[in-house]
Amino acid sequence: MRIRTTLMAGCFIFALLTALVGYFGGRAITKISGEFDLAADEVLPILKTLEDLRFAGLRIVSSSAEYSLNMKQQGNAEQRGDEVVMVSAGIETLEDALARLKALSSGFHPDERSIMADVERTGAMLLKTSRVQLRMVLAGAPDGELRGVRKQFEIEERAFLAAVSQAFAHENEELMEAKDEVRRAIGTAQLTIIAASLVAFILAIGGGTIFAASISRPIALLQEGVTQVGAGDLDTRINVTANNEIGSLAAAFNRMTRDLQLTKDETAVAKNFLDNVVNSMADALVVLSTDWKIVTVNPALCHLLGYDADELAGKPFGLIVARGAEERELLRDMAERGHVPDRDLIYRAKDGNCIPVSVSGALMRNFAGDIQGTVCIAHDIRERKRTEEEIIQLAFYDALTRLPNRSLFHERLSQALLESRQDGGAIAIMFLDLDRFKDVNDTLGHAYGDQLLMAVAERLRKNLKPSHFLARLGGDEFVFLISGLSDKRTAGTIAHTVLELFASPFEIDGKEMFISTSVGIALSHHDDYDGETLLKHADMALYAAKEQGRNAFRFFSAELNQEAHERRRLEGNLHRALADEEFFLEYQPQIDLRTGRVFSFEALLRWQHPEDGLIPPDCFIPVAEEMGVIRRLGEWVLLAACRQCRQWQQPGLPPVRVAVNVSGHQFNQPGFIEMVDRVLHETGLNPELLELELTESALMAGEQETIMTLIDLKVRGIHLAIDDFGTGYSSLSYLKHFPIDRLKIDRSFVRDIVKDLDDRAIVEAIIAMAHSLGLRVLAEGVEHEDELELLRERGCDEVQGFYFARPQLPEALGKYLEAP
Ligand SMILES: Nc1nc2c(ncn2[C@@H]2O[C@H](COP(=O)(O)O[C@H]3[C@@H](O)[C@H](n4cnc5c(=O)[nH]c(N)nc54)O[C@@H]3COP(=O)(O)O)[C@@H](O)[C@H]2O)c(=O)[nH]1
Repeated sequence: MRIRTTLMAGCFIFALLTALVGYFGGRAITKISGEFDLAADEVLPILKTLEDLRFAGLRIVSSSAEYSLNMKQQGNAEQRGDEVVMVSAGIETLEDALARLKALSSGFHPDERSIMADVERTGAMLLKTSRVQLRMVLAGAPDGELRGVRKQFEIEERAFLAAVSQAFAHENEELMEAKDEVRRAIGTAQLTIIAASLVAFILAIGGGTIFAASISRPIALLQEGVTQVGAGDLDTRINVTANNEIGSLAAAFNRMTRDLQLTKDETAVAKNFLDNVVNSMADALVVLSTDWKIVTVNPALCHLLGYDADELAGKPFGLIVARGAEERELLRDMAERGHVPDRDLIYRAKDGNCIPVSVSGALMRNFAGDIQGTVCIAHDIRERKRTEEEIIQLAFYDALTRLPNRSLFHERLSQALLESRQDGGAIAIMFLDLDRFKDVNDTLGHAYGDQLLMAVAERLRKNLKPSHFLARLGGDEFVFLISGLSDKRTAGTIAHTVLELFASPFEIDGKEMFISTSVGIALSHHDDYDGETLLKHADMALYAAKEQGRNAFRFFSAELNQEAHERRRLEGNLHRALADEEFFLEYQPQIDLRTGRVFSFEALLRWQHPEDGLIPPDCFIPVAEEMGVIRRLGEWVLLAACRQCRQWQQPGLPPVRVAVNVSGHQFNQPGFIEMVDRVLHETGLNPELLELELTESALMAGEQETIMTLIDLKVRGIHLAIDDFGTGYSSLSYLKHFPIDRLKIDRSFVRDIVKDLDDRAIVEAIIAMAHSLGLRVLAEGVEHEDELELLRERGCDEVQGFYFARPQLPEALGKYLEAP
């Protein structure tokens, strides 16, 4: 039962008991009152009436006695008159009292009735006698008569008073009884009230005690339970089954402790989970106090830095951070923003090693929002840093030589130009290009070429001054950026030093290798050019140095600029020239020394410029090669030459061939064979009447593909010749791999063959070796008879040169086509 209900029930019972006490008390009082009323309403009126009767009787007696006495003593009449009035009044009172007694007679008890009847009867007799006596007095009756009446009156008087006295005695007795009755009623009432009060008291005390006990015990249990829970014992349960608020409270308490236990269990599970995560996570975790001291760390951090957790606890965070400034910045940002995501930092390991990490930190707050500390999670980024280094290396450094590459060079150049504009100093760009490096590559292979480049880079790097920045732009191109130059001569001195660095041989694969370089220099004073322009100027100067004969340096100048301008103009004109048919061919006869007959004509390209006149092929073919126009131009030459050769073929005359120069750029282009097929098909020329002249360098570009292309041409019946032989590497060993027919000895050897014994020896060697390989030998540039004779003596098979004929238009060649 609920406490409120219990309390109300208790109050009700208490009220009931009180009411009972009141009821019984009331009943007792009612009874007392009844007894009292009995005395008051029954006995007292009777007593009063009896009193009045006695008084009236006595009054009548005393007045009549006075009257008689007056009469006897002859008293005055006035006094007797008073006595008569008195008697009259007494009679009236007696009558009245008797009447009232009669009125009361209905309430008389049986034992009372006879007594009262005596009183009435004696009173009536006294009244009658008194009236007789009064009438006789008033009538002046004689004394004798009066005496007789008087006697009767006295008898009756005594009888009346006796009856009244008896009645008095009776009524007094009645009154005493009533009094006793009241006393008894009061005693009973007192006992009843005491008893009821006692019962109420006992019930109230007992009920209150039981009720108090029913409340205080569970409350004590609750109090004890709360104390136990406060001490952390969440298994505490209170065994209170009362069906009231305390029972509900106990049940709620038990639910609460169970829920708390569950929550505690869940928290323990969560903590365990968190501990596992923290302990097994790969990232290094450190928890810091509000004053940035290390509170705890995870195993990954210990593993990363080589500390035991105990060694770090309580130590400042700065112990494991390599750079104090970075640490302060991190902590400041953390304090200001509450968190710091992915901040690169350097941790210091116990052995002093620096470990790059990416740190994410966050302040830890309690539910009230107060800062409790900081947690920092660090990810080891050594691998990332290595990758970044590699990316930087790849992006800004040349993979082969490890020198800065073109991108980094441009960045440094822009920076240097900016600084030079600010401080007024000059900078120089020194562009290096190895001389004939392509030939090294072509003859000795790219792997060898790479080693040479590495050796060159190493030598240049070793001799680098702090103000020099060296980069490899690609291929065999290197560039120096020199800052803070005082004057042009200094740049010249540096360039000279660089050239001297190439004076001693490079050792590749245990063998010595000589190579020179050419250098182009462009200077910038704070006023002029941007980086691109400077580099272009240096390139032009380099080009000029190469033109000059290599192993030299040249400064950029206005003249060079003019030349470059001319070159650009040429480039522009080349496109147009092909469309406007400004090209034409001349043919130079080739003579078989054994027969003395012209067996072939070499087609030589000419450009008739509308303004500049005749431009020699040496001037525009390299430009056409660089521009890529050579492909179209070469196809045009082949088509025109084949078409011409087709026309030369006359029935009855021996067939005559045409020799066409093929640029290496053109030969190594995909689709070359198809182009030749197309031309032969279009012109209808017998492939055996076509000879293609290729330079050594063109054949060296891609050995295997070259051989395949040569075989493809050869199987068609096309003749193949190596042009300008002796100017390249002249490696006769590779010739045996190529299906070639003819070697053309460069005219530079022929020119001095008479005077220069070396050249003569070279020519002899070429002829002998070519013959040993089954090749025919043609000597170019024969201008004089003694040259011809010498060549003939040395066994040269064929010749070509001004001695016989200059290159001519086809119309002028008729005589060479006639029958002998
Ligand atoms: N890829 C192509 N190259 C071509 C083509 N046409 C010509 N060329 C090459 O241009 C170079 C210069 O040629 P050119 O100015 O025509 O000179 C040729 C002859 O005129 C010259 N020659 C011939 N005999 C003599 C001589 O007795 N003395 C002398 N000083 N010069 C002489 O030699 C050039 C022919 O040389 P070569 O080709 O090596 O036989 C030149 O390298 C041409 O190859 C073309 O269409 N495509």
